Amino acid sequence: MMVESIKNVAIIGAGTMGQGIAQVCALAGYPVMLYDTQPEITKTAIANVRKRMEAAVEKGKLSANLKDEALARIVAVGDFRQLQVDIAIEVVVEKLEVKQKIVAELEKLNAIDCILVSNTSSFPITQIASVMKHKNRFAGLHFFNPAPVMKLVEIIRGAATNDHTIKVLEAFVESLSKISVMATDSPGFIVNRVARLFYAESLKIVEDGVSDYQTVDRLLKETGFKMGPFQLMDLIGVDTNFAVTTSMYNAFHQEPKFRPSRLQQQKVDAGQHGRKSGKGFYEYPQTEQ
Ligand SMILES: NC(=O)c1ccc[n+]([C@@H]2O[C@H](COP(=O)([O-])OP(=O)(O)OC[C@H]3O[C@@H](n4cnc5c(N)ncnc54)[C@H](O)[C@@H]3O)[C@@H](O)[C@H]2O)c1
Repeated sequence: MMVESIKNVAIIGAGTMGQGIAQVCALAGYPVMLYDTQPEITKTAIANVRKRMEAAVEKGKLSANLKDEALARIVAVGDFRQLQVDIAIEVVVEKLEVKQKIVAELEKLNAIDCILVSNTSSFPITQIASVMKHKNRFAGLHFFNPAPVMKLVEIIRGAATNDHTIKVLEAFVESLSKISVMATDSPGFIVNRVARLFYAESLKIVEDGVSDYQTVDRLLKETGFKMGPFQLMDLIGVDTNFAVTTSMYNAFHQEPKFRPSRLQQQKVDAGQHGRKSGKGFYEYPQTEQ
């Protein structure tokens, strides 16, 4: 059931996660405004959502009617000033100053009761909110990739977040047919803190010449993981994964276990960002992106 106080949703950033979250919200019945600084990305995002929903219809997992209704709820917005809503979800690149700028602008644009959240993977929620006037209506709402598939959502309470905001977010997550877990405001929260070591040690194994990445992926899949670490980095976005590791390394005062990998840095510099760029550790024909 939809949350009564939420009549509409704005999603800022239409990349890997923004488009998935837009799909989830639209399917739950919420009108969604989707915004990105690059309008062609918003267009591609909506086309991707359409493709995914059509595939679900073909598999008998979604009715054609529900697909059409959900797609009609997602509107591409080219003007930031139009983003006046009940809940705004920031899903842009993992850069603190970019997130803070957006949050501050959203606050100016919206009514006092608009809830603002960030899908950040690593930055402290309290730090993002430090630029806000009314910090109590800000929290972390951390979806996992792919958002339409993954059930878990971490809700992160900043030092200033109030009970009302948390309550609304819990109900909102439930209305999206997801399961929320409360996390305290610590770098990487719960899942990313654990997952960092999965990526770091796998990258180190390859850097040390112990094995190649294909073998590491194959072995870990054989032992029960759904995806190998390199396949997962390609799905997440090698650039995003690297930014999250760097942010956590700094947040934990250069804790060696979180040290970013040179191999991953090289991939980022080469523009090999994974599925979204057509090549990461593996290659992806256009249709699979
Ligand atoms: N990729 C994942 O698996 C994953 C999972 C959970 C959380 N996250 C988090 O979600 C956020 C987005 O990650 P992503 O993987 O979707 O990144 P992405 O690179 O796929 O997309 C980011 C989008 O933000 C847009 N953007 C940049 N600056 C902007 C601005 N000022 N205003 C509006 N749009 C802007 C870019 O054009 C791009 O389309 C990050 O904070 C990341 O840590 C990512």
